[in-house]
Amino acid sequence: MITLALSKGRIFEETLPLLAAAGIEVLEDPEKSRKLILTTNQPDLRVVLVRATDVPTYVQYGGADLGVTGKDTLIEHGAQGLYQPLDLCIAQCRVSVAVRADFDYALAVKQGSRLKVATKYTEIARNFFASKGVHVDMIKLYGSMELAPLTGLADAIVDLVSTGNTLKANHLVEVERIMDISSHLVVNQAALKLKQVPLRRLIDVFARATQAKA
Ligand SMILES: Nc1ncnc2c1ncn2[C@@H]1O[C@H](COP(=O)(O)OP(=O)(O)OP(=O)(O)O)[C@@H](O)[C@H]1O
Ligand SMILES: O=P(O)(O)OC[C@H]1O[C@H](OP(=O)(O)OP(=O)(O)O)[C@H](O)[C@@H]1O
Repeated sequence: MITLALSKGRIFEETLPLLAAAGIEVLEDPEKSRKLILTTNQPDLRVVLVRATDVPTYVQYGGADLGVTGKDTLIEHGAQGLYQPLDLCIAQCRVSVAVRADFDYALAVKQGSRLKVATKYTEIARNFFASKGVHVDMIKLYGSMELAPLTGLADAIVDLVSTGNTLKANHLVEVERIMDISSHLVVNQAALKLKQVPLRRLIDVFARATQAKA
């Protein structure tokens, strides 16, 4: 049995067509059922539904043989024990710095001010500001980052941006793009040795579907 870890929402939705291109179908709809283990039309493949931030942990410790996870999550988690064979080019967005429209970010950086930065992505943010030589006080949040500059909790946020609609709706402006993000296939290295044939076959399925989309 091969276990594929996916998270509900955009990763699940955007992974389905890649599997469908090889005739693989998930037989249950996570939006209609509370089940966390989903069967597929392949007797030797099942899907487990986990929190997006837990996908690397499941794969690292063998709770799943492989999974689909954002590069952002992968960087924050660290890649120990994970083989990353493919960029699936799905769930594309970027990690950016955003501030209130009335906050002069360029001046604060130029003056060497200490910045209060709220983010879920502390690893990415720490590395980015260190590379710029900007001193920061990091405030770890788990969601609704946009609220932090609006309430005075932080000067800036580091968050994912796609259309920019969330920033706009909250009167924030993007002042730096840190990196582009997409979702990657991650595979447990031990599983790859023990279940080489079926796992390589599945990696090929993803590779072909990704190439076909490009
Ligand atoms: N607006 C977006 N557009 C495109 N891709 C996105 C967007 N937001 C997030 N992503 C990508 O999709 C991945 C999963 O995001 P999702 O919103 O499903 O989970 P999450 O809420 O970030 O995670 P968790 O529930 O574990 O806190 C992110 O890690 C990122 O790579
Ligand atoms: O630039 P946009 O297209 O507006 O997308 C950016 C938003 O998308 C993500 O949130 P998501 O929609 O995943 O909500 P969640 O973090 O609450 O899951 C991210 O945290 C931003 O808030």
